[in-house]
Amino acid sequence: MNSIVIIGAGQTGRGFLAPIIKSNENCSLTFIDKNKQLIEQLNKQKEYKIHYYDEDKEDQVIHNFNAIYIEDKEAIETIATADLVLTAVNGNNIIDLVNPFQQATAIRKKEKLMIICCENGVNVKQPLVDATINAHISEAAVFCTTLDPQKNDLSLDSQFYPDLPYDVTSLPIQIKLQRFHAEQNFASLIQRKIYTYNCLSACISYLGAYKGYESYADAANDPTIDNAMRELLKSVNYSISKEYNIPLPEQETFAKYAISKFQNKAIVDTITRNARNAKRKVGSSERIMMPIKLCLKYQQPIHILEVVLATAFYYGIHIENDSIDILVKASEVANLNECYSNTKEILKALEDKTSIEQIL
Ligand SMILES: NC(=O)c1ccc[n+]([C@@H]2O[C@H](COP(=O)([O-])OP(=O)(O)OC[C@H]3O[C@@H](n4cnc5c(N)ncnc54)[C@H](O)[C@@H]3O)[C@@H](O)[C@H]2O)c1
Ligand SMILES: O=P(O)(O)OC[C@@H](O)[C@@H](O)[C@H](O)[C@H](O)CO
Repeated sequence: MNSIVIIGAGQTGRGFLAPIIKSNENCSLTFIDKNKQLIEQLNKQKEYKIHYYDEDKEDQVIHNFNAIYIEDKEAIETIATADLVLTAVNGNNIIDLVNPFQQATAIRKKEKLMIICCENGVNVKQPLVDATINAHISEAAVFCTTLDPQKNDLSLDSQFYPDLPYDVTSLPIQIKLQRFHAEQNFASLIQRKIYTYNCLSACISYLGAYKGYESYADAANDPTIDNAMRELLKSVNYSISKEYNIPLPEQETFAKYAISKFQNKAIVDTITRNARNAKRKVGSSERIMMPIKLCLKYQQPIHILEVVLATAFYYGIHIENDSIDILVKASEVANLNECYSNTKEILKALEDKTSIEQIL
């Protein structure tokens, strides 16, 4: 396995996936992206630096790669001859890869292509599966936070996260690459990840945005938000442990890692990055609605999750200019009578500028 393509040369593609590929000898690495300027800069600079938050991990320079603009013919040819393609484009953009993958697989002469979608979300590969792309299509879970410090030199700041757990059951063979971790029960892992890590991230970012924070770690350390997260976790941890048959202490430890990472002030993350695309995040199989449904199933309180949902609606309306109808439709919360009326009440209180402390 030596010809690896990463589609999406953003924070995760460049800062988390590329070093994993580079930890393997004899692998060639090609970035493909729709951002032409980014591709030009990668080709011009020929290298970039990753700074790790972890003090004992030295900065790493990534070099010796190709970079191709997705609209270039060469992009299709490169995908067609790749041994493995990883995506890190954001789950809602996977649909845009249907066309390039169709073109590439149509001219491919080797055995079926293997694709691993490295995106946040449950069933993110579905648009490719629905389009019957002639490839083995799998998914991976990204636990690593990687951020662009906006220095305009392609450098990134990142956690050091050792491995990439991927769904081995969707592939014909195990990936024989360092730091690729074959997961037999990927569905359970990614669901727990999205409903724990990303649920907490939604709590921090939407409550934080309403309270006027810009710094994600500052919001995560706000006493009211800290309490809200811990209260939310009592219901969510219990429900997840029941649903996925995981011992409660194991799930609690999993969630504690998330809180301690999000409260780490050395990781300079923003509310904007975490809150972006509220319409996707309030989706019915996403980080707020699924925990609500699980808590209802296991008869756990959902008040904090309703507040998170209402603040996410508020963010969608006021920051991203979405209409409430579109947000409610995406969430399908109208199917949950009591939760829907509670959320509407909370949203009204938010519109009246009531404080989060009063609402909670
Ligand atoms: N950054 C993180 O800390 C982090 C952590 C966990 C998971 N993730 C997940 O990783 C994925 C990527 O996130 P990111 O933070 O790197 O985003 P990003 O915005 O930094 O990078 C995405 C890149 O994909 C490119 N892209 C988008 N659509 C494309 C298309 N159709 N064809 C080619 N290129 C396309 C964009 O131009 C951009 O360069 C997301 O699914 C995100 O949820 C990110
Ligand atoms: O990447 P998104 O937009 O799906 O979600 C934003 C954050 O929740 C997410 O990037 C987390 O920080 C990451 O998944 C680490 O848990």
